Amino acid sequence: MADTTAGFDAVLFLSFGGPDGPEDVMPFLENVTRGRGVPRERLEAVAEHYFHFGGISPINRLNLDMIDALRSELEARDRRLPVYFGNRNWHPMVEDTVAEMFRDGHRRILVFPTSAWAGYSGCRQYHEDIARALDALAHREPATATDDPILLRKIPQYWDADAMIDAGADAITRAAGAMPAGDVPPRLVFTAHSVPLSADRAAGPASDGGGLYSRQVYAAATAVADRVGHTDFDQVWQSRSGPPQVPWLEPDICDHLEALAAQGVRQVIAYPIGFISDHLEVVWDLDNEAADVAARLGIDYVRADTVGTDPRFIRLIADLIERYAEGGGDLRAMGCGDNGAPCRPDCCVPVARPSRVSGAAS
Ligand SMILES: CC1=C(CCC(=O)O)c2cc3nc(cc4[nH]c(cc5[nH]c(cc1n2)c(C)c5CCC(=O)O)c(CCC(=O)O)c4C)C(CCC(=O)O)=C3C
Ligand SMILES: [Fe+2]
Repeated sequence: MADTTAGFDAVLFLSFGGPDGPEDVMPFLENVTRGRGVPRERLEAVAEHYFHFGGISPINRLNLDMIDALRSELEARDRRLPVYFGNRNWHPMVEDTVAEMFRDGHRRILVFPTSAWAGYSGCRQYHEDIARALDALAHREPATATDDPILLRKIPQYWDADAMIDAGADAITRAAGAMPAGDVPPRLVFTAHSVPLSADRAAGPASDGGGLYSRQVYAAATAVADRVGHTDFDQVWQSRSGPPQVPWLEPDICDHLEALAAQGVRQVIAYPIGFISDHLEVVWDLDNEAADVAARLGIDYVRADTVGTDPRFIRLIADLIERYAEGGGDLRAMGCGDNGAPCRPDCCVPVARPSRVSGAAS
């Protein structure tokens, strides 16, 4: 059994990954969608989004910037924990990073995931990444089994942290400042990545019918809206994929803009609450697609900043690391787990039809 009181000696910043050039785009997309039944046409369409930006996803640069800021923050706090970077779908791959950490002598590793949420894509899949990296390590370094055992502990979901709510509220206030003056306050629209309904239903307490991801997103949106004094807001979803006959969380942001225009709404602030940085889903799906739809409908549209740009977010990451680094923190907290073990039963472990959900989000 892992010693839960021992201090941690390194941090793994674990993210999604993205292509660094045009030749990376298709292999990256194949990694993302391996075994998931995403239609070829969807892959080709998404590849075009990446090609629009020279085949380079902004996500790697943004993560490296966040890691730089985090290193400075830890340094300022006199926490001498090295921060390593690894991804699920592109280089540096998590398997390589964990092997490097092992070779550097690290055996107690805290994992910070760049998703704040529950659910298969937002939480459980990060546990799978950790398990896969450990599996690869056991093959590359057979001594791991007998040696000083390695421990990777994933920090739990942080969507409800004050820093997330405050940073979101301020981003919306800045967006409102950039909006031309109107007769009525702009409509507030929160957006997050859609997931298949079956995947959403399969995470969270069975007594609540699952839906932990969508309920967290809605609760976070409510808290942010409250902070900016809006009693009214809309929760929408974006970037759906998968075959059209499979139901996903709705409404889609672009369909919703049409509905708002039909109701006479003239101004919209879109806040991407589901993402921590301005990666491709934000700069393409929101800043191009949704912005074009809004322009066609004659709606003034401002997309609010993600939390990645806010120093409070970096301090939050450092706070979480400090809390868990000395063996503190609540190990029963949602999404927390060691060495890729599944979350506790009412977190992201499938609660219904496990055979359909495990390993496939669509
Ligand atoms: C909930 C959620 C988050 C938020 C939590 C988190 O942040 O982890 C998220 C983040 C991201 N999704 C990203 C990119 C993609 N997601 C895809 C596909 C999918 N996402 C899904 C869900 C989520 N995704 C799902 C259910 C699929 C269907 C296939 C599958 O189950 O895997 C595909 C395949 C093509 C397509 O189907 O669109 C791509 C390229 C990038 C990187 C962007 C960049 O390069 O800057 C990021 C941060
Ligand atoms: Fe979880």
